[in-house]
Amino acid sequence: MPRVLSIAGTDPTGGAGTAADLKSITAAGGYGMSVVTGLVAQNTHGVRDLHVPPVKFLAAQLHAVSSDVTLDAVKTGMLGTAEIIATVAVWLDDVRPPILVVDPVMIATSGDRLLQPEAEQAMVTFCRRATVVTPNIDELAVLTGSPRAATEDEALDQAARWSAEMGVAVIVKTGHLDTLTVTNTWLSPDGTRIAVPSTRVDTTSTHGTGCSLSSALATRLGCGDTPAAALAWATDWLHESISHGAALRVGSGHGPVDHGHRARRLAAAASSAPWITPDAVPHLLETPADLGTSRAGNDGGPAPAVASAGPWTAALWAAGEETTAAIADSDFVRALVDGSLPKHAFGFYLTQDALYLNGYARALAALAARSTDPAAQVYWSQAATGALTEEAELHRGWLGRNSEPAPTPAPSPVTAAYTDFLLATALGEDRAVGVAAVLPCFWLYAQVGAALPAVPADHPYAAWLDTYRDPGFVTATEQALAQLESEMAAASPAVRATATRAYLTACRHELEFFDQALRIEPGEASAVQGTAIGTTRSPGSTSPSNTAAAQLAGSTR
Ligand SMILES: Nc1ncnc2c1ncn2[C@@H]1O[C@H](COP(=O)(O)OP(=O)(O)O)[C@@H](O)[C@H]1O
Ligand SMILES: Cc1ncc(COP(=O)(O)OP(=O)(O)O)c(N)n1
Repeated sequence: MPRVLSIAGTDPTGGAGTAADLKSITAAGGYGMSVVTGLVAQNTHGVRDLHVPPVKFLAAQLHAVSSDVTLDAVKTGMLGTAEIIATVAVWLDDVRPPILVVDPVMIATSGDRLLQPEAEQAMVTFCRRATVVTPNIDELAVLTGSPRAATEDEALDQAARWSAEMGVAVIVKTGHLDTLTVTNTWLSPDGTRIAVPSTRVDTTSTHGTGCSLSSALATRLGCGDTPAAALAWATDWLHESISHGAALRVGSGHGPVDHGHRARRLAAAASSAPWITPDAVPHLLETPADLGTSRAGNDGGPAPAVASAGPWTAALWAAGEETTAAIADSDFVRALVDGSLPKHAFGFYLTQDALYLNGYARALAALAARSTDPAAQVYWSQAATGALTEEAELHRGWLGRNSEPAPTPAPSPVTAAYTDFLLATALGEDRAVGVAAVLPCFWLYAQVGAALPAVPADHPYAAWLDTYRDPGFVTATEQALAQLESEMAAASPAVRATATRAYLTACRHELEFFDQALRIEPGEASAVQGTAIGTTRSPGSTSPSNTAAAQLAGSTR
């Protein structure tokens, strides 16, 4: 765990300055410390007052830390005056931390000055010590002595010239430009560029984004990440934090980002609480109404895009509506739709999808073997073949894109738990229970597909999203629903209850399956995947999307 020091000003509302830095360092996996340069009376509307303690006291704070603690990374934020810059510079030249990220804070989004104009030149010289400097568009103009860049290309040109002249890496951030994509580009003095694009979040919760990005970056670099990995991590994490900032309801101006969102999401995913409580389903189900009365019922939940096949499947839909809604509202689906899903997460999802399809095909084949009705035998056999065809297409695409043979990917715990559950249920339980277990893959996937908006052709996952809309998949889902409806009608009350539990369990596995892609680090993902290619997890359709593969291959991430 890197020991990371922030040297910055305060924000009593916790959105910017040292408070944001400490939250960001913690979120990025570091031990955070802070030395205060100035006390700022500010809130989400702007700065009201600024108190700068004597620099002697600043030096005392700096030496108190460095005489006791080894520093793996330092980030500087608001320095305020030339005297403060000089004091920090002398200390840095003595301590020489291995990583120094300089956020050359000059003017807050509110328009308030956080660096005296006469200190701007001192800030330029100070930047020479940095591993990397993270100016916003306005700060870049001041540092480079240029007019404010109107486009990303102009900003990149300014930064490239300055970086080469100063011998210092710089990140060009396009948050302040009027662009749909916000890109953070790391430029090294030798001209190397690493661009990390993300979609722009339509929000006013952007207070302290620069502080947060630079602190997270310092921490990841302090962890030993490469510049590319550190910048990708910080950008993705910040995107999630910005997306959920408004829900914090902090202040009525430019609110803070939710630094802790990712940590809470991962903690929730790690909970070992049972998915289905003992009282969720009665032990005996005589009629569909028995299920409806024990659950909230379908009052206000999402309607099924593919209609239920009768009262039993309607009751099951109602019982599972909470999970169905959670999938539609999941960060994964949102990110897939708005295009912000990181490429490593998408690639990991596809790899796990292929592994899943193989297990799913075996469960479908088991149902075919256990069916006695010829129509059911044909249906389950064809569904199994469809799933295997999809898997084969996925591997063909993969091998076609790589000269080296792809490594055999390993199933994630989530994928293994889902496929093991499906196989055990399809082979070991009553047939109706097996049919209930395989249904959510059809039904919930069709649900996601029906809710997808039209996306522009240059959307990174446009072709992939098209695969969700396959009409053949809707037909396959209707048939699976008809199978389950008749199985439930013919089953005993006890088997119906077990089938209901299996259906609800599979719904939850679906949610986990989607969500798992946002729980993987880029390095972990690349260990189990090659070049990401497109396919679909729809067992009845046969349209793997190599266009999606081409689009992905062309994207910068
Ligand atoms: N509306 C937004 N949507 C997505 N990301 C954003 C948005 N605003 C800011 N960011 C992220 O925060 C980073 C810093 O924000 P920016 O506004 O450019 O700098 P500063 O906060 O220093 O003025 C950006 O590089 C980007 O990663
Ligand atoms: C104490 C303090 N430091 C820095 C800022 C400016 O924060 P920044 O991350 O650059 O983002 P905006 O809040 O300007 O969007 C600050 N306000 N206070």
